[in-house]
Amino acid sequence: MKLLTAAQTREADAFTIKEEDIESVDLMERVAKAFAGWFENKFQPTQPVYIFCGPGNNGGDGLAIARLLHQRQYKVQVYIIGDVSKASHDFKVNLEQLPKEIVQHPIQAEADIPVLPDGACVVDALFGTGLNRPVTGLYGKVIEQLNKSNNCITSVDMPSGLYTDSQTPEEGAIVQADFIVSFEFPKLAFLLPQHEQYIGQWHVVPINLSQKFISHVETTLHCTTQQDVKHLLKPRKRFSHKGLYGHALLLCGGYGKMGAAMLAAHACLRSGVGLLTIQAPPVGYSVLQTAVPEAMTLVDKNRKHLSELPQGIEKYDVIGTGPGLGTEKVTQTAIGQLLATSTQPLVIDADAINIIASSDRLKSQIPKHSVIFTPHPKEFERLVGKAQNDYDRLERMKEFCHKHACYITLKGNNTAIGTPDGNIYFNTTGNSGMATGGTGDVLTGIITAFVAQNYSLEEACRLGVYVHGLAGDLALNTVGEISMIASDVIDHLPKALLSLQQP
Ligand SMILES: NC(=O)C1=CN([C@@H]2O[C@H](COP(=O)(O)OP(=O)(O)OC[C@H]3O[C@@H](n4cnc5c(N)ncnc54)[C@H](O)[C@@H]3O)[C@@H](O)[C@H]2O)[C@@H](O)CC1
Ligand SMILES: Nc1ncnc2c1ncn2[C@@H]1O[C@H](COP(=O)(O)OP(=O)(O)O)[C@@H](O)[C@H]1O
Ligand SMILES: [K+]
Repeated sequence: MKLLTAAQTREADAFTIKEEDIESVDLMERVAKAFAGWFENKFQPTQPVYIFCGPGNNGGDGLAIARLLHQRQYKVQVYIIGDVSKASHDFKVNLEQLPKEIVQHPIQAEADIPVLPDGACVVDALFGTGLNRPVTGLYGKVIEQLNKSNNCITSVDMPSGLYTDSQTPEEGAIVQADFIVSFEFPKLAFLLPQHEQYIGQWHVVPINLSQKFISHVETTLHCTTQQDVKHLLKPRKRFSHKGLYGHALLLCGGYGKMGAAMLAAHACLRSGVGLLTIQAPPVGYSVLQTAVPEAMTLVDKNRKHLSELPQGIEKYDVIGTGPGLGTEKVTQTAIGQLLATSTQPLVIDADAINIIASSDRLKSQIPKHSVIFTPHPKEFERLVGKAQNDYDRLERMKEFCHKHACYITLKGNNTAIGTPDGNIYFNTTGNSGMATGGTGDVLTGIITAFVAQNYSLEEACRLGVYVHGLAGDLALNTVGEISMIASDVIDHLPKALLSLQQP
């Protein structure tokens, strides 16, 4: 699914209005209906509803929502902030249509800001995508009061005060929304970790914007949904054999960290690889042979750490490395050789990232169009550099992916995948139960398996990250967030893949 900027959203609205030959206020009515439909499913008419409206079309939405909720038996009060005479055209039309039974309160001074009764639902319709400066003054005071109250806040389209697709200046007040109901598309701002306190649960409701516009509009930002990945998954052929699903090599594990190799190996096998070989130091030999009987094991000459590449390395279709490696000198040398000589795609995680990050020479040797890095935020910072904020971090990711013609999956909630051609795909699966040691090793194994099966590097990243998160989400039902461990994610990979294969 595409993610549109605020400007593109305006274009989509305008295009739809023209294409359907309707008035902008008709589209506002659709927005309000879509919101009211969501609201009715969430809140009882017994709960009083306080709607706070700003002077633009977001406020106009608020007024239309007030009318629709009133018709559906909710007890609605409307608070209008700002100069109504300067309000948008569609705001004024909806103000005229507001039933007399709905109490209207102008807020012209701080003293007019109401104290909200317990249990009241707040609808925040102060500002949406038209915000063009930080919110201060009386609007800022209203937002501060709403945030201080313990009432549940549902924002229309955006938490008011938050910029849609750029850094919000520090002085601006921002609504801390429990719920956000956004129209047709999510917004970039919802997906960034730095906005956690403003973004509760977000929901996207359709308003039938022009499909023609949506399919033609150009964007580098995307959100990966189930629909997007479902069609990527390739069925296995009836007369197929293991040779068709790739031979992966994992260079993982070291003294005290053989578990990382096991997790990556199990995940790789459960994700459909044809053949798997693991090279590990002798300390890991028996444990791997016992714990992962499906995999072949090669032994490094160094007793504790990776120090060499195996003979005949060309025969592997993909190499996954990093989990459990450590950063010993001998391992640094081996990773250097890998970058300099490999002819197949590489999936590079954990300590292998740390090794490359610490050497400009190694960075300059990253082979083009054949590497996927899977850093967590700290590893990302080592590799790409420190960023000022999440927007800056995405820009740096784009630059790095472009410069080295590589892929990066920046892990976290809504893992962001950067590609050499400047696209960013945000993931929509996964949960905080996965914030536990070893889940990243599982991801390395999954992505390695998809590359082995001849998915493009971009597909392997998107599919791998999605399936990994989906397995974590399915594990929630059996083990919950607190007890979840990396092995639970592996245990739920079969169900995750099966669910994607369902029509
Ligand atoms: N045709 C329509 O009427 C539609 C309306 N929609 C709604 O309209 C919203 C966008 O509407 P607008 O473009 O009118 O923008 P907003 O309602 O978000 O705000 C714009 C107004 O606020 C003022 N403003 C901006 N920043 C301010 C600040 N910091 N302090 C004080 N005033 C400030 C602007 O001068 C302008 O008057 C969307 O978020 C959505 O809620 C859309 O959902 C779809 C179609
Ligand atoms: N709060 C969260 N929401 C969604 N996914 C998460 C969350 N926390 C962690 N994850 C996922 O779990 C994995 C953790 O990887 P990583 O930090 O490398 O772990 P490790 O190094 O212990 O294997 C990543 O894929 C990340 O996206
Ligand atoms: K809003």
